[in-house]
Amino acid sequence: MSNSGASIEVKNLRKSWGAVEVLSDVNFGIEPGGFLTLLGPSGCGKSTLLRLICGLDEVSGGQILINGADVAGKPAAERNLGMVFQNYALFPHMTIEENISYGLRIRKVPKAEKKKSVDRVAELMALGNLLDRKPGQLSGGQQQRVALARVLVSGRPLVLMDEPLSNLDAKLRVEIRSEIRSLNKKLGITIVYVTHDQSEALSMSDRVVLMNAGVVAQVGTPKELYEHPANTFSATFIGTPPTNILDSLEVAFPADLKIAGGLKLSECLFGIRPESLAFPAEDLDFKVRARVQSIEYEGKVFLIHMRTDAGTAIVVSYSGGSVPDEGEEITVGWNRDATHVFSRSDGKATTLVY
Ligand SMILES: Nc1ncnc2c1ncn2[C@@H]1O[C@H](COP(=O)(O)OP(=O)(O)OP(=O)(O)O)[C@@H](O)[C@H]1O
Repeated sequence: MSNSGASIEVKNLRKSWGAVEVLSDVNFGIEPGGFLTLLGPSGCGKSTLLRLICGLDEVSGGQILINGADVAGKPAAERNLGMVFQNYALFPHMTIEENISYGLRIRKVPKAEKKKSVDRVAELMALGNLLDRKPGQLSGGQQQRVALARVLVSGRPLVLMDEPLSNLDAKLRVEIRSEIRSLNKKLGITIVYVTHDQSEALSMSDRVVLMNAGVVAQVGTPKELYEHPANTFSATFIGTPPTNILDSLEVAFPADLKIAGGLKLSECLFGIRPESLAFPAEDLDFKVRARVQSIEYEGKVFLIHMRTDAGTAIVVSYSGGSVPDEGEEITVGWNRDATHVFSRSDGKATTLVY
């Protein structure tokens, strides 16, 4: 099994299908052994990007550097990487042990070494007592574990995964994602992982590439994406419930407020996480009037869905004692340090000047 991952760097990558450009000027990179996630809504180009990296489709422009060497023109077989797809295809007539060791057998790895590798990964993935069974005798989650074990044992320094957990139930998804993460760290393999599930991306990744309509919206650590969204797309895609976006024109804000970069206050939007909104709002810097539409009980908090006088929908994550009534109008507020500021014209983040 590999103990050293490959670095990967994607530079100015483009992909068109006929006249339609589905990826435009994509740039990102990850160090050896890192876990990088391609995250974004359906159709944003994640799978296309993964297929370009593994060599299933040809790039229209740009570079894909694996350990510093451009592989963009090379066939898939020469890229030395492994892939796991959503629909894991195990060989039904082979035992689990034979399935896992398939790649090693093809590469004629000596028997003793093969057994050592299979035993190690089987132990790591809790498959040790299933090695003699056939795939048909395993649950879906166990089968997916075998598919992951097969690619992880293959010794490839780079493994690409396209929504590998999407066929599993919620509990298994959470279990297996922590197994993948710990294998990534234990084996040192570099992983590029595709998902549209932000909680999966935030919990597993060293770096996240957030995509929107074929363009990279933001690249950063999960914390950077959450705490410093680069634009309104990032602010509203990351976080559950998403960041509230309010137009500055409908908000009461401190008279001394200034925006960096010459943007006028009348030209900006404010982004506030639901957990940063509060009431009563007397002592808070920013305020907006809103009417309660509905209230959801979430266990630790209430999600209070409201609509401002100007008609904007907002959500307050509320953990206080007495909950307002549906239909009641109240003033909610927040403080300066919880305020994200974006330009109304292009959605890009800017900062408040204190
Ligand atoms: N072979 C193709 N020919 C033409 N257009 C394609 C082809 N493959 C993908 N596309 C288009 O490229 C865009 C990106 O598709 P892609 O499958 O990469 O998105 P995705 O982010 O992986 O979506 P999902 O999460 O739904 O799988 C889509 O608009 C899709 O219709």
